[in-house]
Amino acid sequence: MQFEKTPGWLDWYAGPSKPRFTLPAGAVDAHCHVFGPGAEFPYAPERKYTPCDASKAQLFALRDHLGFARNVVVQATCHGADNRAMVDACKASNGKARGVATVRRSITDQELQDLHAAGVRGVRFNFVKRLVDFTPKDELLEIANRIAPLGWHVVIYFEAVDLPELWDFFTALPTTVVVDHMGRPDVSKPIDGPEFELFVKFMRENPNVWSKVSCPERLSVTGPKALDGEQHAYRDVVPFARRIVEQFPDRVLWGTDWPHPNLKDHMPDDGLLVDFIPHIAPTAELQRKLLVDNPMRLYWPEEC
Ligand SMILES: O=C(O)c1cc(C(=O)O)oc(=O)c1
Repeated sequence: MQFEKTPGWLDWYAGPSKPRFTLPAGAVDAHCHVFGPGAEFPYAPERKYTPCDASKAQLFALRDHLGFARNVVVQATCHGADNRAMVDACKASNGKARGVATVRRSITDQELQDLHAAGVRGVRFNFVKRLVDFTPKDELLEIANRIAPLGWHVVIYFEAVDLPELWDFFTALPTTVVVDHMGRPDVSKPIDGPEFELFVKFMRENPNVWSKVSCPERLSVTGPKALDGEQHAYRDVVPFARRIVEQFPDRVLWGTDWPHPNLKDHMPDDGLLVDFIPHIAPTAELQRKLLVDNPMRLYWPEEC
């Protein structure tokens, strides 16, 4: 099938630089996606955007170029609940990729078992309205209760303004809960203002809640962008991410978010995104927890 990209779509950055920051041995890119290719794995009819293709081979080449050892491939909303592209990437990775799926309540126990065998260790619930249609909370809770016995976790994606309304649902989830991109704080607001304090409280009061301190390129308002060799990109995001890393060092993950769906303004150089890491995790110990120990505990517990 032939697909036409959403008008204005920004393609992922070809020829990223080599990071100056040397990743610790065994580092995991704990949030990235594959898109199609559409001819092999068609995009879902209910999708809100049509991306450029981003194949597993291209993802694995980026992994090796940047110096990561492993990937966590998160189901992208443009594939809906058709997990074939993500599963194919996990299966082709020689054990170097695990996955996070999107499932509906109609999924059978056998299908869940098959996903587990392929390397899936979590499901994603998305509350960002521009990306997905609403799914009733009772359906999500039913799914969470079914995946909990598999040892899986729930990944949640939402925007900071929606946390108050979602709080009771999130705190009722029976598994580890991993927040995508720090719950998308508005970094033009104060770091000690009510909105980000609520997110910190969410993590402080719920020891099962983890956060990805990823996507500065989405959250930044004032930059500078990770382009043209910039070694101190997205400075306005740094205090927010660093606070989460320092306060909850055992419950944070980092990922490139490659191939960066829906960016409107610029496409970052992924090598320079890796150079963002030491700004938010300034010590070797924090870096090891963020990039190795924590993702390994969540996605490859049998090796820990
Ligand atoms: O902010 C986004 O547009 C976005 C979209 C998706 C997806 O479509 O799955 O995933 C992300 O991590 C971020």
